[in-house]
Amino acid sequence: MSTNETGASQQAADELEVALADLARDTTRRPLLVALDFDGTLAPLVDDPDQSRMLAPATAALARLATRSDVRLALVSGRSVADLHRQAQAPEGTLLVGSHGGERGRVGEFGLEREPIRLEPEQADLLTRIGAGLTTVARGRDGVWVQHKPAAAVLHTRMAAAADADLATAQALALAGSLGVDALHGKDVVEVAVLRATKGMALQALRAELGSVVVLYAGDDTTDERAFAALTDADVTIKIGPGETLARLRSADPQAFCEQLARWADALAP
Ligand SMILES: O=P(O)(O)OC[C@H]1O[C@H](O[C@H]2O[C@H](CO)[C@@H](O)[C@H](O)[C@H]2O)[C@H](O)[C@@H](O)[C@@H]1O
Repeated sequence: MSTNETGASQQAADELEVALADLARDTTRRPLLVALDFDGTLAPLVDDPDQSRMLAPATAALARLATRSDVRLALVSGRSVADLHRQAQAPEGTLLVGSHGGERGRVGEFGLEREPIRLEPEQADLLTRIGAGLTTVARGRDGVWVQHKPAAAVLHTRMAAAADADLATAQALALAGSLGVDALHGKDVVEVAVLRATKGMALQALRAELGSVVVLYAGDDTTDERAFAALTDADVTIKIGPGETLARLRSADPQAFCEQLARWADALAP
């Protein structure tokens, strides 16, 4: 990292520290919705999504936040709700938003409470065609594989050589275009879904239902930009890692963010 980059990164960390300290002190900004992306925010990115684990400071922060009556906690992920529940091991009471807003659930006393997704016959048929098309794109390419979710299929290219990844990505985007559906192009993934849901729509719905005065949202990927876009200057928006963003604040990586989140959760005014 150059001296300039180190300076910018320290300035961003300082700005986040100040914004979080203000939010911790100011009890008029309650009820507060703390909504957090999972992969790349609370858990570092890894090759195998089944091996993702929440960082220890994130686990501590969530446990602390879940005990507060003036804070609601939500995880907002591209994963299915069942997958998010299994991987995140979030505390009881945590709201779970999966499939980029297409699914909702809650961590209950006896485990996951949720409404399973029910697809219309034509949506189920479209999902089959998406899965088959992406499987054809992945075939014969080392490190390219397809993940099947309740309302989407995802082409993963993280483990592929750059040339293979680029070609497979372009073909997946073209497939979505030919089927007349939107594709989400995230970090080493192209996700093609049969539901028109975004994290932004999900956050707006949650805020209205819960009557939240302020929303704190943190995320790392392109799909999180839809969440940032749905929030206002009175909210606290945090981009994890580098890249263009609509968020007002930044944290360098999941470890730095989770450590800051844990300190903040401890510092919230009683
Ligand atoms: O909204 P998120 O919680 O960030 O979920 C988005 C996608 O996360 C997963 O993929 C990402 O994490 C994987 C594990 O670290 C990584 O291998 C992959 O490259 C990342 O894109 C998940 O597998 C996808 O289904 C989610 O849509």
